[in-house]
Amino acid sequence: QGLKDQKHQKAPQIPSQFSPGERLAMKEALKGAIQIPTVSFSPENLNTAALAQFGEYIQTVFPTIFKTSFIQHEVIGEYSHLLTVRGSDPSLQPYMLMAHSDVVPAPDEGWEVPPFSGLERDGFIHGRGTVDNKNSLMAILQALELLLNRNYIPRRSFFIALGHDEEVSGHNGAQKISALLQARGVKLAFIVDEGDFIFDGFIPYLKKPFAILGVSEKGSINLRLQVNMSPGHSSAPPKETTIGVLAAAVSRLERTPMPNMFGRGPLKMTLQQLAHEFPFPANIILSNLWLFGPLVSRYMERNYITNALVRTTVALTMFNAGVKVNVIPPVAQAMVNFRIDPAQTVQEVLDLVKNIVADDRVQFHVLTAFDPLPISPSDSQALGYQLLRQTIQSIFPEVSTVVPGICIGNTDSRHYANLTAGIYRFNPLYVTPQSFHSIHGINEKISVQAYETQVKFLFEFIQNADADQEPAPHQHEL
Ligand SMILES: CC/C=C\C/C=C\C/C=C\C/C=C\C/C=C\C/C=C\CCC(=O)O
Ligand SMILES: N[C@@H](Cc1ccccc1)C(=O)O
Ligand SMILES: [Zn+2]
Ligand SMILES: [Zn+2]
Repeated sequence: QGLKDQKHQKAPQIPSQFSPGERLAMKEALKGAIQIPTVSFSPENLNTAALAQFGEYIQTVFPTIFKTSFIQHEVIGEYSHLLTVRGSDPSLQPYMLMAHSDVVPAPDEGWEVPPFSGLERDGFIHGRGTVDNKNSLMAILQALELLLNRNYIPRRSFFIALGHDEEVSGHNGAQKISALLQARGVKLAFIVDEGDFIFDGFIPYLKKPFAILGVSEKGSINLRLQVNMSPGHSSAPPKETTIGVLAAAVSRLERTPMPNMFGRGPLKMTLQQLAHEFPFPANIILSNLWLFGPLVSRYMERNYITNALVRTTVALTMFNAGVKVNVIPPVAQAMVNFRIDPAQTVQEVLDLVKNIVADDRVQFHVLTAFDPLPISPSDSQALGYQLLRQTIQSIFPEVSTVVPGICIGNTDSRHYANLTAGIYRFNPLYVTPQSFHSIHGINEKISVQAYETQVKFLFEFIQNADADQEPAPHQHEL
């Protein structure tokens, strides 16, 4: 359904049905992956022993992949993995599937079950990485392993790139893999990475779930603010201290939101394409943003997830000062994390920040920064987008709408922007407001059924990607 009737195009040939033994093995494989604490604390501090163990683990649980003659396995940056799956038709441009093996830290406090236990309870597998992002990593490999066991040979070549330092920038993993592929002259038809989801229960008026395919991701700045003053005795304090000056500066930043950029870019596409799903009068309002834009934009500002979709966000994340209770502190430092709206640039945001702080005693130091990512195509000719849409409609028939949108988090895929214009950030997984907060939070978990569905999704997606070219535009059934 949806594919042009061309000679080489075909629906998935191998049905995505798994035996009870395969289903048991796939959930056990995920649990084992969760139990390896591949934590990234900082770019200098990764659990390298766990990362090494993880590399061995995937080779043990997916033996067919690693002994297949048309698959090449390379270890990059010590702990990242690149698989090159050679298809039978070299005339088709290859694509790439991505995931990462590292996770953010998870102290035991607040969890229902220990975060690295991988315990199954009430149909859920619990633990850090079950949603971000060992689910994707294991599901990609699991789907390929099952396909190979059914003697599948792809027509279209593809890469699987598994980064090990995504949570701390991806400089040793994704960035090195990207450089290697560029040196080999590789160009990709498209990339699929983590990012957006199938959203359920995020919009009060919208009862039906909808899928967002992330066609862009926000930029980022990590900015250090610093104030220096001469130290002295606390019994005769100056009128202002480093702490007071810096606190006032960061407070101004927190209280002064960056401009609302509503009406531009991928968010406009999201709302326009989602409009018909809403009941009256929201459908009319969203179909006429030229008139109702200001209303919708103010509405979105009220909730802090949708607020992140309309503007550059400012998060005060670290604050340090003081050496002793009776010493006037010589230096105060704060770290601020900005996530830049696709309609702004690093430079524009820095200029705004300097105007808001408006105090020469505050020094700025940009630690890391990058602009928002270009917008990937989502038209009827966009192969990656259409293959994702087609596979979503097959695996999740109850999801009536698939729309392009922004990814508010950053992903490793940004390191590959030199290899393709088509980067799609999507996890074939439902999220609710509650499960959304478990990402980098507590009680991260995935249902066994949702994980099996993710494997099924990839099992079909890989086969769908063997199609020649662009699937036909989607006709919505009314
Ligand atoms: C009009 C649309 C209204 C509502 C949309 C619903 C929800 C909000 C949209 C986007 C938020 C979704 C996902 C981004 C959050 C994090 C995951 C992204 C990247 C993960 C990177 C990582 O930390 O490893
Ligand atoms: N992916 C993580 C970590 C990260 C942040 C910023 C840049 C690169 C990676 C995030 O979005 O928070
Ligand atoms: Zn993360
Ligand atoms: Zn992630």
